[in-house]
Amino acid sequence: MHMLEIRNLRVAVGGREILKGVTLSVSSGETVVLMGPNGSGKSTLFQAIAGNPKYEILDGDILLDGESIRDLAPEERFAKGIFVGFQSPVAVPEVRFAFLLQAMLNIRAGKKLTDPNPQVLAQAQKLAAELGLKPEVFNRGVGAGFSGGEFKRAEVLQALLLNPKFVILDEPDSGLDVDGIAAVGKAVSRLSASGSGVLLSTHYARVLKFIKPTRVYVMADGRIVLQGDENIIKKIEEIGYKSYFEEIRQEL
Ligand SMILES: Nc1ncnc2c1ncn2[C@@H]1O[C@H](COP(=O)(O)OP(=O)(O)OP(=O)(O)O)[C@@H](O)[C@H]1O
Repeated sequence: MHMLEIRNLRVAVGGREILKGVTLSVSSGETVVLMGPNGSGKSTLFQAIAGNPKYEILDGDILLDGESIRDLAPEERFAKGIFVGFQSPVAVPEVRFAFLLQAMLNIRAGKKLTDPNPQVLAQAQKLAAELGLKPEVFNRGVGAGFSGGEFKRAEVLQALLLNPKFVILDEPDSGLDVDGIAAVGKAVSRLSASGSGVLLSTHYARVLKFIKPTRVYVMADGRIVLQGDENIIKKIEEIGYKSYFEEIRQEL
């Protein structure tokens, strides 16, 4: 059993404090959903967990199984089993997608880079078929001419191939067609069923068709303001953040 804990995290970007003390946790096999209005800080949290140096940690900590990882380089966090899929993934057209997949597996195993192994490729092809990705993507550069939906599917494919301790996905359901949402939703369920801890952000209740969240957090202005179960997602879908926040304020 593994645990990823975010403790009272304060993060600044470009000198401006965006996260103002965020605390949350994810354990193996859990599916934790993070919601929040546009600009509330969800992607900032994910970037900080990934170790993007542009996101300056002012205070608080990120712990993996009780040990701080806040001073580790992004590749060290990855090697320890934390995979982060971004909202707008970065294209690296000069690196073939098949090579990236093999490189990820090698880095995690502490091995030198090698050419793609046929068994890894065969497994990746199988996952691509399940995710509705054309097999030709493996011979293309990472993200080279990928559509938005292909990018999202390709990230989920990486997570499935790696089966890491923790999978963090920023709006994995955005920009996907109906079949893509179903494929990604099923993949997320499979990841948690196989023991990965999943933390994902979304704006929509449609994910509930495929995943059963263990816990839901809502962020507003850089803070976690609500925590509960999937009923929070349904309520937000129904009345929106503004009315929901007002309703809660009146109840207090
Ligand atoms: N690199 C950056 N430079 C300047 N400001 C940034 C940067 N990254 C994030 N911000 C600011 O931090 C705030 C939080 O942004 P963030 O992307 O984390 O929100 P979000 O909750 O993921 O939003 P969305 O739902 O729209 O994706 C925003 O006001 C944004 O403009």
